[in-house]
This record gives sequence, structure tokens and C-alpha cells, in this order.
Amino acid sequence: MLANIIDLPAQTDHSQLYEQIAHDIETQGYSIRLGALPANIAEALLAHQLSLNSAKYREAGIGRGEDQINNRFVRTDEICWITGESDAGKLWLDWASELKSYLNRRLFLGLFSFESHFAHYPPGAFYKRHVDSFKGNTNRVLSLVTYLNSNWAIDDGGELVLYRDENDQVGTRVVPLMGTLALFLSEDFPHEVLPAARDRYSVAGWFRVNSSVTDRVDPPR
Ligand SMILES: O=C(O)CCC(=O)C(=O)O
Ligand SMILES: [Fe+2]
Repeated sequence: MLANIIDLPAQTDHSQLYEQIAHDIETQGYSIRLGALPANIAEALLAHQLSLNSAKYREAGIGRGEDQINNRFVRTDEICWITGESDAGKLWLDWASELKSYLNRRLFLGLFSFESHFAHYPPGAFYKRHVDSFKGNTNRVLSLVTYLNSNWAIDDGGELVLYRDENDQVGTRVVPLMGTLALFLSEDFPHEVLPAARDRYSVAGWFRVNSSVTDRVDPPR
């Protein structure tokens, strides 16, 4: 399996996918694209994630910086931030950075930085309904999630449920299958992760605008 990664041709022109994503966001505020992440990036991310031992993960928290609290009623996944030190992390961050530039040119979103982490949801883990960004409170503008699970069956659960607005109780379900991309405006779409029967691997990330004010720097995370 590891040997195959080297054989996957690297796809270098991503503009068609970037345009599809831009169009989706422009017309509906979100984009769900099945199996769309270039396979060489998805395979590299999965291999890297599987190589992380449990010491590299930490229990996911809620909120930012010093205010971060661990609340096991809200989410029970574990995460590991992506720094770009690994080849897989670098491939991913470069792809996301190219997407950021494309969306800025095309939709004038003013995206400034990108932060992302691997997430592992062990069997039964969940993330209750939430929004990634509260109006006026944070500078996360666009959420991006990709999934790294092959052969996911319907009754494995673990879907992302994306709700149109705070009143929507039905939502749209996204199966966490290898290479599927889900992007949505962070303030506008409540969402949740349903418990899965199997280990569920993903990468979640956020594009942010720069909220630095004259005497305060505001680095990602
Ligand atoms: O893994 C997913 O489908 C979504 C994760 C999520 O909502 C988050 O990390 O904020
Ligand atoms: Fe979220």
C-alpha cells in the first residue's frame, strides 16, 4: 500500500476543481465534491496519519488559545495539527494555499491564512452540532474537510451532517469517503459528525481573514 503512493501520478493543474468549488460557494455557500482531492495527496495524507502514534494526538478542545476547554459532551475526537514538516503535510498545505489564492481572485474573500489538523474519531466518537465561527467573534471564514477512509459502508455511520441554517433539522449528509471534499462558509452552516462504527480519519481546516490590529498580532490557532 505504501509502495503505491510513489506510483500515483501527481496531478498539478487543479484549476478545474478550484473553479467548481468557487462556483459552488458562490451559488450555495458550500461545496461537496466526492473523491475530488487529488489521489496522490489523499494517499499521502492517509499514510502519514496512520503513521502518527497516539502521543502525537491530543484530545480535541473547543474554543481557542487559553480559553480552550475539553468538553467530552460536545466532541470526542483527537487531533494533530499539520505544520508542513512532513511531505504529506506540505502537499496538502500547498494545495490549500493554491485554493486560497484562487478563491481570493475569484470571490474576493480576502482569505489570509490556513490552519488544519488531522482528526481521528475512534468508534463511537462524535462532534455535536456546532458552527466553526461565531459572528463577530473569530476570523474563520471558510471551513474545509477531507476524508481519508476507503470502503466506507452506509451502516458505518460517521457522516458529516451539514445544515442550511439554524432551523434546518434535516441537513445534507456527507459520507466520509476517501478524497471527498466538504467546504462551507464557517459562520453560516451548523454541522455535526455522527458516531461511526469504525475508525474515522479526516483532515479539517479553516481559511481565516487577518484580524490583526495595529499593536496585536494574531497568528493562526
Ligand atoms: O469531520 C468532519 O466531518 C467535520 C469536523 C468538524 O466539524 C470540525 O472539526 O469542526
Ligand atoms: Fe466543525
